[in-house]
Amino acid sequence: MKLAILGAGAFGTALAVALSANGPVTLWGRSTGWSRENPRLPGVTLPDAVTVTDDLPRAAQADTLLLALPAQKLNDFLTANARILRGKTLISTAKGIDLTRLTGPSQLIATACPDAAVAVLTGPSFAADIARGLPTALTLACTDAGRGKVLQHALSTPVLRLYRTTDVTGAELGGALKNVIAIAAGVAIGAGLGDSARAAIVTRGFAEMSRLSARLGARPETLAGLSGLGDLMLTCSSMQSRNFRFGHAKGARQDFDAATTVEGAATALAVTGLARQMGADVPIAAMVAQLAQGSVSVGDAMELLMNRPLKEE
Ligand SMILES: NC(=O)C1=CN([C@@H]2O[C@H](COP(=O)(O)OP(=O)(O)OC[C@H]3O[C@@H](n4cnc5c(N)ncnc54)[C@H](O)[C@@H]3O)[C@@H](O)[C@H]2O)C=CC1
Ligand SMILES: O=C(CO)COP(=O)(O)O
Repeated sequence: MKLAILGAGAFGTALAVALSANGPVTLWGRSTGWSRENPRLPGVTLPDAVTVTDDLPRAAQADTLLLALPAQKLNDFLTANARILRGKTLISTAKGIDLTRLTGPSQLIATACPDAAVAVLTGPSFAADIARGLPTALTLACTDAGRGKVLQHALSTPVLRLYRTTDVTGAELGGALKNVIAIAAGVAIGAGLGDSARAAIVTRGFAEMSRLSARLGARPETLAGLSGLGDLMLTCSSMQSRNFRFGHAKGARQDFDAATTVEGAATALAVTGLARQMGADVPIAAMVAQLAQGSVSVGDAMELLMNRPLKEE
């Protein structure tokens, strides 16, 4: 299997480092002025087995391409490069829902590149941890079980352990929705509301994730696995998470660098649209969408959530 990673941000670079343990990897980025250390992943020197290029047709000579671009950028990239990507195995690592089309990355790929094989790689994993070789477990989702097994083996390393599933919908929804809940958890901590409030948000957030995902055809066990609950735990509990930090800054009324990739902000808006279509109740995501747009204050958001009608768990 010849492997390339498209997108040389923090995660694409970390994956290149980790997967180079199995053989040569090409890493494509649109601006690769740096040589062996990517400023998006400081302190990590690329191994010799990683070739960095800004030549997309050259990178796409590989048969298996991992897409490590932000969710809201993916569709334009796919449509602009559909001819180059034809017939490839395309594995998305983006954790978000496209705001315009209200679909996850796998559906974007299937629409833009109908003859490509589609898979999703997701789960609890900070780029910096993976790049340092710290032990990590991920989910590889592919509706074609045989192809999924081949990819699982090809992309596992001694410190990167992949579990597989055929539930692509569940795997990618878990990764997208946890970012929204992580923003809410960050707001609670940043505003000084305490760990009990965070636990409430994480638990009720998981209920919300599970409810919407079920309506969209996901399997409950996928949501309870690495790509759902596992990533929710990680992202809601660590200042390494950009989504958590974004929420934390909002809660603490501090500035936040607008250039940082925060998938949960746009995804919260997409989730409210999807939930409306599916008749699902997503109060936390709706509040995050309003907070991200600045249409509600942190104080009002918490009050509105607490004063909803009392209900059964
Ligand atoms: N950083 C992390 O720890 C993890 C990130 N992810 C996911 O991976 C995806 C990418 O995130 P990061 O690499 O962390 O973000 P990043 O902000 O570090 O990098 C994004 C990269 O995408 C590139 N890019 C943006 N638009 C592009 C376009 N139209 N064409 C080509 N390149 C473009 C940027 O130049 C940049 O290099 C996100 O969906 C994120 O949720 C998943 C697991 C862990
Ligand atoms: O997806 C991640 C960890 O699994 C990274 O989270 P952030 O995008 O919030 O940094």
